[in-house]
Amino acid sequence: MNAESRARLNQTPEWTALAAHREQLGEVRLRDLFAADPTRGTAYTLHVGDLHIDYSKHLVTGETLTLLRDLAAATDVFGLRDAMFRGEKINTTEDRAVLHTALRAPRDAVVMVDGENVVPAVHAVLDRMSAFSEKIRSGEWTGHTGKRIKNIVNVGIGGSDLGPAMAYEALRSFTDRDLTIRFVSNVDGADLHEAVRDLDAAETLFVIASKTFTTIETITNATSARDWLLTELKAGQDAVAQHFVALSTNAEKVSEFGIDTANMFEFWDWVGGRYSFDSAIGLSLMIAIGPDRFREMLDGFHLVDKHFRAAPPESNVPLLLGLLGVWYGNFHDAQSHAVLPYSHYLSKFTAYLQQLDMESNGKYVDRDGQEVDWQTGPVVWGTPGTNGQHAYYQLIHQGTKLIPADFIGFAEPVAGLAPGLVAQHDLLMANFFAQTQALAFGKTPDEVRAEGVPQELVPHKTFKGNHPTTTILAKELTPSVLGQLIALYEHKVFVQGALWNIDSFDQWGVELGKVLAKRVEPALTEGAEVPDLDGSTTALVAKYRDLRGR
Ligand SMILES: O=P(O)(O)OC[C@H]1O[C@H](O)[C@H](O)[C@@H](O)[C@@H]1O
Repeated sequence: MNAESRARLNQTPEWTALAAHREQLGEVRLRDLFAADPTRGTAYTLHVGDLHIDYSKHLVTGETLTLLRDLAAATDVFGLRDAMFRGEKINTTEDRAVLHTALRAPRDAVVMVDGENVVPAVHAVLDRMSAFSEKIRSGEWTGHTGKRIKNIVNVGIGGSDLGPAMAYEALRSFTDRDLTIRFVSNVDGADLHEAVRDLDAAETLFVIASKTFTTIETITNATSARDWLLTELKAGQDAVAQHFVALSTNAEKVSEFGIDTANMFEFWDWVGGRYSFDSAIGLSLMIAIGPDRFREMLDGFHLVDKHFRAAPPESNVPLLLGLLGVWYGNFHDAQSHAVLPYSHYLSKFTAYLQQLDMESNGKYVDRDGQEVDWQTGPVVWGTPGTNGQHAYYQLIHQGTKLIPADFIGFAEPVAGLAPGLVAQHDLLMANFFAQTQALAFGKTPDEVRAEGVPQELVPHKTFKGNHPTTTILAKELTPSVLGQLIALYEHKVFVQGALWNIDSFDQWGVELGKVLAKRVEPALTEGAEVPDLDGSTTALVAKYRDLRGR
């Protein structure tokens, strides 16, 4: 769509109507909204798959939601959604289709890209991954010396690390405890060092995950891993085949590196890096949880895909979550969004979402290359909630910033806990419910005074409340539920990018730093000429060389 055919977002009547509505609502109080509508706690809920979504504690009325949906209609969010599912090249700056949804399509589905149905190829790779995973899990695949593989080290970064690393943590209770699974991403040599120092090379498989197979951090770590392996095994290049597999779109680079393409699991350029962990990039996870559970996870993704595609606007959960983010970011000047899981197993979930959301929607120009004059993606942050309560929740409760937050919790503890630990689950969840209650309704000065608090402390002990939250509750954290959760956030991010008219599927903003690192690196070596850097960087490089005695 070009600039002429689409009005500037903030000049549309729908945007103006929302701005006027925001003025008119003023400082709407959640206490008042609940008092006015006793059914709000059940009426403002939606379901998708196993997920129960409560959005009653948001600073919205029925009219707000209608106006937000009008904005989504005016910006044709669903039109772009349909184009994505049809395989159109909606990633315009890279001229690519965006089809992570095809990765979890059932075997008999048809998804066309450039005149070809891609679903058979997706399932062919899944079948190869399954067969390979089973060989590792059963011990049929052995290392160069004939020993069974017991350790898997995934080497990748960004989308080739965060997804599988997060999902491995999330589904730890479903993993095969006999296998050690580690993730190496940082080019800091300490990462690989710590990952392999207690491993027997003869029992170790390296999974080199890189869509492009050119990412400097990954190729450097993979090269060091190969050196470590060959040194430890006192073996030659022929040992590589049993100890290295590649996950990539780039067969040429894989074979240049020395990995037999027979040991490569393929995916395609219509899978974005941050949308890739249900592709071959999930191999380490599949080895850990087994192919059946991996497929259950894909079915969970697919369930939410179908919902996003078919549910009407009033009950479409990704649409709702996307629009709530727009409401706060664009009409309340909220800068950030907290995601606070009440599950130890989701400890890496927010880090994963940071790439998904911030790399997708951290854009300052629209699809036509024009600078936007509205806010785009929020700063996404958070850690498991209970730990956060004793650290940064103070600022959410009593600070000066508006921080909308998602609370994610589960009715059941994971299987396998000792009875005493199972009993702790209610305490965890009591905190989960209490926090959103405290955030929404706070504590008035009168309530504080009624407790006999001296007047000078009353302001300190007052909670203004009115901090908006979404509660996402499910029975338990299963592979399917994890897939559902991730697809929900993927599509939420999609909704926002579509509405803001930005390309959520490129990431040009990561390139400049890579180019400059290449230029700076030679200057760090002893005796090297310092190239033409800016004043600050030249001084810092000189200081670095001085500290290192170069
Ligand atoms: O999978 P790779 O090609 O190695 O890319 C790894 C990551 O690096 C890039 O710089 C991008 O910012 C990410 O989107 C990507 O996931």
